[in-house]
Amino acid sequence: MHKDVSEILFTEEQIHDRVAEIGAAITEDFREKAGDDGIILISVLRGAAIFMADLAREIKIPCEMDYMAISSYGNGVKSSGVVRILKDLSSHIEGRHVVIAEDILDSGLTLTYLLKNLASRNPASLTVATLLRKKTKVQADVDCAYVGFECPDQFIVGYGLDYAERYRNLPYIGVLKPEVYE
Ligand SMILES: O=P(O)(O)OC[C@H]1O[C@H](OP(=O)(O)OP(=O)(O)O)[C@H](O)[C@@H]1O
Ligand SMILES: Nc1nc2[nH]cnc2c(=O)[nH]1
Ligand SMILES: [Mg+2]
Repeated sequence: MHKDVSEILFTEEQIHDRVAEIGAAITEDFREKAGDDGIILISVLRGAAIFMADLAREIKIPCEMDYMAISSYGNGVKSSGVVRILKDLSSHIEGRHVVIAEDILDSGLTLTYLLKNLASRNPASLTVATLLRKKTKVQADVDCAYVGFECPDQFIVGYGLDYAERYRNLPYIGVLKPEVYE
């Protein structure tokens, strides 16, 4: 285990198995609805890149991939409260079935912003798959069709999740020791 991590919440194997289940559920739920066009999987960079890469390989219907970069945390452990688009989609999503792959729902600010932004482009449907959902005191009400794991209200890292751009490459998800950021 990395010296800056106090506890592993989800192991590489647990993550793999859960991502496979979510991929199978998306496959079944969209097989008929999306038909030959399939779905567009949208990853919220940078945190969700690893989740999306693994999830896409568990989806067995036609699946395009596109990326949007959004940031609100900067280099800290608290949301700045201001969500910024750093990179927009390359594809048009009007009339398409869109599945957003997000790594974590914390305050909900990022997904609330993203859902509003993407809904204005008139997709056929807009669905959220989040690997992690944190139970916080203040959380925007975001409807997530697929949730990998519920997690505690601690700052977590690994499997795409960073602190100051580090730890994204850890294969597991764990709690960052508070002394690292205090
Ligand atoms: O529900 P919220 O409180 O809005 O937090 C969730 C968001 O925060 C993180 O992104 P971050 O802004 O750190 O950018 P990153 O993905 O580049 O790390 C994470 O990847 C989610 O997108
Ligand atoms: N790395 C990381 N990013 C986040 N963004 C929102 N919550 C978190 C968290 O707990 N860890
Ligand atoms: Mg971050």
